[in-house]
Amino acid sequence: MDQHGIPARGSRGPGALEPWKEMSAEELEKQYSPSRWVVRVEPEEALRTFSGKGTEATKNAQATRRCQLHAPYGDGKGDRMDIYFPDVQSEALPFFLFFHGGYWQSGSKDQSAFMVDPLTAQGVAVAVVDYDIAPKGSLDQMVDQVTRSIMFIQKRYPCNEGIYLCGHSAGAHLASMVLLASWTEHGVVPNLRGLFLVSGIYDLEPFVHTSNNALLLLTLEDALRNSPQQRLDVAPAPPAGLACPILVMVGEHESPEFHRQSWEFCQTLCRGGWKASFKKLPDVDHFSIIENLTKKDYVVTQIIMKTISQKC
Ligand SMILES: N[C@@H](CC(=O)c1ccccc1NC=O)C(=O)O
Repeated sequence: MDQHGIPARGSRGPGALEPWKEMSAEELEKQYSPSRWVVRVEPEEALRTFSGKGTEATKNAQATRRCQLHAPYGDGKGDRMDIYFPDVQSEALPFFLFFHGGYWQSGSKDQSAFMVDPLTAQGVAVAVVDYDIAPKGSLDQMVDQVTRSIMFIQKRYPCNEGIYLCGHSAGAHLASMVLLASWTEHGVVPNLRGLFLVSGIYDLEPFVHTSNNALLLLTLEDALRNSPQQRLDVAPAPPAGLACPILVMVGEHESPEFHRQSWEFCQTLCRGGWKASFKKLPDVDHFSIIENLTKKDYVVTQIIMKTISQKC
């Protein structure tokens, strides 16, 4: 380990498996191509449907909900979020922040407001956050943007009834990096009450060896610095009051590597003293798991609402 608490190359938690190191380049590529594990349609169609449904949900949310679009959470051009409000006029609301996926190089808030309708209908304010994807932004910059977006909500709504983070895929990675933030250094401690990590990737080392890294150009050092799976094993225990529930979820129809990433991350969180649990969602893949958040009766929507209403 070096002086910044960053583990040396190759160090992992106890019992960690690294099956990806035995894979051919072709197999590794497949494991880290979520669309190739969708069983209901062809990969291209899965991607097309996902962005279509996200765009439609966003248009619907903007047409039906009271909202503040492109709210600047910082001075950068890309520091923007859309905030959608429930009918009740109050600042003492629970806030649900969503970080989209797209391997840190695609996606935007404009196609990611999936959960706005069911959550705002039940009294939750939803912020869909943009960050500067590659090649404009580096991963370190994206982590900083996500951290600042949370500080912005806390400062603007100090009476909030809890801040809940949800990220999908690369967005789950960004949300999980927040667990390593030193909030006291930032001068504001957010009222974090829950994290919902959906189909995420938490150890970036295998990703570096796939074609997805062509735009991001992560070095091994960048990957280790930005791998909560490796850093949380050597990080101090969560500060009292910050040990909010963390739900790590993955779809049944995702690759073994995505299952392993979620399962091992959940174990690492538990070892580190966080209140984490793991859930494999039946009948869904990397994309339908998020598409289903448009529905009030989907099990994940219900888990989110239950967590928020319990305020635990
Ligand atoms: N090229 C990828 C696309 C992808 O990984 C993705 C697409 C949309 C939202 C999230 C994604 N993955 C992780 O952030 C694939 O093969 O599925």
